[in-house]
Amino acid sequence: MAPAHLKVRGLRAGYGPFLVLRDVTFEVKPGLTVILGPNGAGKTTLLRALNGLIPRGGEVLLDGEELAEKTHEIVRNGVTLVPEGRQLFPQMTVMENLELGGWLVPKAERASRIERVFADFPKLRERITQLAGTMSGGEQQMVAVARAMVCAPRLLMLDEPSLGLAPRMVDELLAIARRIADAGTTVLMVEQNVKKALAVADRGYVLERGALVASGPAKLLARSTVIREAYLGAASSETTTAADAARREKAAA
Ligand SMILES: Nc1ncnc2c1ncn2[C@@H]1O[C@H](COP(=O)(O)OP(=O)(O)OP(=O)(O)O)[C@@H](O)[C@H]1O
Repeated sequence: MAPAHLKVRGLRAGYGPFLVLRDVTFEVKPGLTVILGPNGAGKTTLLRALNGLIPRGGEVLLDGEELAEKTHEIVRNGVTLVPEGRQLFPQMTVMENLELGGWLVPKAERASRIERVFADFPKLRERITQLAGTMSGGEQQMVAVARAMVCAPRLLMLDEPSLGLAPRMVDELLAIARRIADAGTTVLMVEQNVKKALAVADRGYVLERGALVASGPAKLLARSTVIREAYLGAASSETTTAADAARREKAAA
């Protein structure tokens, strides 16, 4: 089956009368798309709305068909979310957590799905009897992603997979996201780790105060003024322009 393509038009979502997202239009093409933005911009709200955890308005089309509104139907449509903070069952083993990920999958098929997931996460196979709560943050995040993959999603949504992890684990988790996208599952990821996220993503969007303010291919976005100034600690636009002009002059001389 071809990788999923999500089109979102005029998305509205919030909490009771408090509207966080007002009119958000974007698309998630096959590959890896990242959503960046400051704290409180509405990134988690966006994923929660797409996953049916909060009501949404506007149009959400998955390969041209309106996405279901209830979470379990959305999972059946092929969309799975790995929430922020992983939300594993700490008193259960790795295997039990993976089995719970496949609660919608017929039992006979579940075992073969889990077997397939172990092929992608060989480190977890050695840990099947370990209690999830005793694992490191990075290992737990890996279990959370593996659990989502048991649902065999066509679109996988990751909410800040690198949150609180050591730099080496951040690299590993982002590499896993990349591998999943390359293997044919469309990935939509929210990340605070701007530089590393743009290095592995195909495309990106920047969300600020509930609205998209920039978008484009990840490589171009990484070089854009909006990203460099707000997120990568570059100098202000005036100095950047002046420095660029000086460099150009020097090169031309
Ligand atoms: N359950 C809730 N009830 C009411 N308001 C909420 C709730 N969850 C989030 N909000 C508010 O919605 C806005 C967007 O929050 P959201 O968590 O989507 O931002 P975010 O971009 O994911 O930020 P962060 O990076 O800090 O997770 C914030 O103003 C937040 O206070």
